[in-house]
Amino acid sequence: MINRALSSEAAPKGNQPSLLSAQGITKSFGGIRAVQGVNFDVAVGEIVGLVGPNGSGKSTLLGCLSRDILLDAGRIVFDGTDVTRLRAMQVARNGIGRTFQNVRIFPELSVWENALMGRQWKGVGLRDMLRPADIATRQRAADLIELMGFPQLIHEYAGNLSGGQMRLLELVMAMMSRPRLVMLDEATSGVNPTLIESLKHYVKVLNQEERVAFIVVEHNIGFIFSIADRIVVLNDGRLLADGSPEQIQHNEEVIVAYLGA
Ligand SMILES: Nc1ncnc2c1ncn2[C@@H]1O[C@H](COP(=O)(O)OP(=O)(O)OP(=O)(O)O)[C@@H](O)[C@H]1O
Repeated sequence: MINRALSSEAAPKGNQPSLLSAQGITKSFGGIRAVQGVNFDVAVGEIVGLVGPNGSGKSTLLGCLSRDILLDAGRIVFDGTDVTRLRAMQVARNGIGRTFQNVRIFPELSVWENALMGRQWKGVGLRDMLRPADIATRQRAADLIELMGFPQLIHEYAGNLSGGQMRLLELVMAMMSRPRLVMLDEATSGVNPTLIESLKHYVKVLNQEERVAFIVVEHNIGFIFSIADRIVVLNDGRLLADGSPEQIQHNEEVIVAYLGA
């Protein structure tokens, strides 16, 4: 059972061991240098915001880290294992989950069936996916659906959910394999303010209860500043700044390139 309440005593995050370490990540599409030599780290249990102007390379960097995009150069170590050459499914099995800018759920399946589809990230093959899930898996799905606040929609077709509920369901699916790191790509896009608050709460609960680290790619700066322990700013495919929300807020280069006047 996942405790929905936030503890007033969050675990300290300073000096946590490294969970993800990416060095020199580089990716071009034809002549477009989307990401150029970016170094990027996430500590155990850390929430890192990844921001920058449109086209600055955020989604490409995320895709490189989750191995959905083949990188041109660079090295990625996750939890002590070099995952640079692994395929996306293998990386997921190692403990990285993600959601996508364009939600990837199965609209013709129910909320419950979608949650169980999250097992795919644990490397469960198609044949096993068609078999009934074991008790522990069913309990995990029920707990996550309960946590995200829509147990009453458990038998609803996922295609009938609101945009915000779909994004929460995608998070349920990503959490099914008990990842140590989850990447959220534009998770607040098209989501109403109430559900954005819910999303923020659930991310914090999962972070606190299961020590899940998050990389949060966002244009919603208010969301990032209210949730991130650290913020990384990209500009034109390069790392512009990396620091605490306080440092980023007052960084002149970031203000000029991204936060604006
Ligand atoms: N599959 C692709 N083929 C060609 N160019 C691409 C591809 N994906 C991204 N790009 C280009 O790479 C650059 C970085 O794009 P990316 O989507 O990573 O930026 P972003 O910061 O996530 O942007 P946004 O905030 O608008 O989502 C852009 O110039 C984009 O047009």
